[in-house]
Amino acid sequence: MADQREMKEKSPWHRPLIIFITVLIVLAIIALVTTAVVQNRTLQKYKYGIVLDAGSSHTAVYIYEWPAEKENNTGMVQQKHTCDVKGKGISSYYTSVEKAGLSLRDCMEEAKEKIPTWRHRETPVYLGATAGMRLLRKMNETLSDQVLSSVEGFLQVYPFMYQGARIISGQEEGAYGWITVNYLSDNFHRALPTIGALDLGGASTQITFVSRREVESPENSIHFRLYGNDYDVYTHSFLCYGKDQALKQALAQQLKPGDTQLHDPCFHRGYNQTKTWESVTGSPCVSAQGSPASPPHGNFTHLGTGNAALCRSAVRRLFNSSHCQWGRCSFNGVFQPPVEGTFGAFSAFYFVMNFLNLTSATLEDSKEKMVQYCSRPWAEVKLSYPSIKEKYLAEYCFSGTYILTLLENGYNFTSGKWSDINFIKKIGGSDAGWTLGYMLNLTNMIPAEAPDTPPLPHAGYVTIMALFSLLLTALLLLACKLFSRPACTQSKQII
Ligand SMILES: Nc1ccn([C@@H]2O[C@H](COP(=O)(O)OP(=O)(O)OP(=O)(O)O)[C@@H](O)[C@H]2O)c(=O)n1
Ligand SMILES: [Ca+2]
Repeated sequence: MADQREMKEKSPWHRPLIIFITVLIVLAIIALVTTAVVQNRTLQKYKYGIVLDAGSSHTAVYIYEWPAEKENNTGMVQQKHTCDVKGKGISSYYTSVEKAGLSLRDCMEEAKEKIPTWRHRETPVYLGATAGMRLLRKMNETLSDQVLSSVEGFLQVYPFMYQGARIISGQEEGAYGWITVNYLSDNFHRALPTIGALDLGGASTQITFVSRREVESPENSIHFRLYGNDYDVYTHSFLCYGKDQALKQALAQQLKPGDTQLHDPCFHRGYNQTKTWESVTGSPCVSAQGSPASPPHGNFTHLGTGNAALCRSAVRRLFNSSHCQWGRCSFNGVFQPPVEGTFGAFSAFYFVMNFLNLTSATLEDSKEKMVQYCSRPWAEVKLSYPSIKEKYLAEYCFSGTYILTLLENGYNFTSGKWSDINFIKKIGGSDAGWTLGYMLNLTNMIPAEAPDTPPLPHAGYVTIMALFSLLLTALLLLACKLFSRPACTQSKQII
């Protein structure tokens, strides 16, 4: 009995202090492990999504990534990679439709390499076609269906989760572009004022912004509820007012039946190219506007005269302001409230204004610079920019004039509002365009109501981890000191 009592007294487990320290150590370990597990449950595990932007002039493949299980946290989706498909847009393959699908091969192979193999099966792939396919559908719906079947058949062979190939509407194109720029700017989540979106493609152009005024025409009005906030958005897409189709319209307007030469103020002096009538009048944007009666075939010589003022008058004629059934219109009888807030202007708005060095210029300076630029002889321009594709280079006088006219006379951006337009390509590493908004919408990644916040802000997480680590170290040191006392050692030896 006496021996047992002695052993009890000498056993460290019967000292309250030691029991207390042990309990604390166990609790600290549990706290550390739990915090780390909760916070880092899925850290560094990414999910992926692929969107193909089948535009009128070309197709681009976008790969997006986001941390798995953080899908509803704002700002999480980022562009991981883009690939430009070689050649023209899918609508140009209407004469040999099987090539439309095959044209996507290189970029889809690249997507297979960029996305970890184990994620392939759950990676959604969407293809959205825009104005080029809208025009082809207008001309011949069977052909546009065949082109879509061709790309569909091709994409289905890949190990990804195919989600469909379709022609998106102009309204969707505008709305998703607006969602993209505001998502990337974090405006939804922080309930900040939104920015408008201006997209200029080859065949259509979109304007989308939040207006405090009533949107009188239902087809231009969209309502969104995002992260617990309501947005009434105005949007319009002008088919045939992308810069390539606008150029065709401008050429058709200047060409008279039977002409074999066209003296064009929107091209540089010395520019001389033989073009087919068909290349102009074959477009539904031109035939619809009443093309010259004769001859639909044969050639004409396109000669530049390089005169910005005359070019501007020719371009202005593309915008019809003679009728408006609403309170106010942009052009061609389309309702538009006055532009409001700041805007992001991307795709060809950016390519052209960036080339012309006009991204931060005033409207007046921009007009003045266009006068100088258009008057430069073609031979000199070619020498100055040897690395730029000649097709692009030849068109910048027209394109710059077209952009200034569209923004000023079409949408009514006055001199005072000009600085509200930001010509942008990317926001935080991701391209501005409709594709991200399209994917966010189809994967339900922007919830109507604000999602729960993470268990801890990052700073809180780091502080708690550091404090518990310090406590644990101190306790271990203390325990070590207590256990290694001679009394402890002796009692252990007795046991
Ligand atoms: N570095 C570049 C790239 C493109 N472009 C031109 O910019 C225009 C629009 O390009 P993009 O936005 O890619 O149009 P798409 O998406 O193909 O057309 P849409 O949206 O109308 O279907 C085209 O005329 C293209 O030739 C340009 O001038 N400079
Ligand atoms: Ca486009």
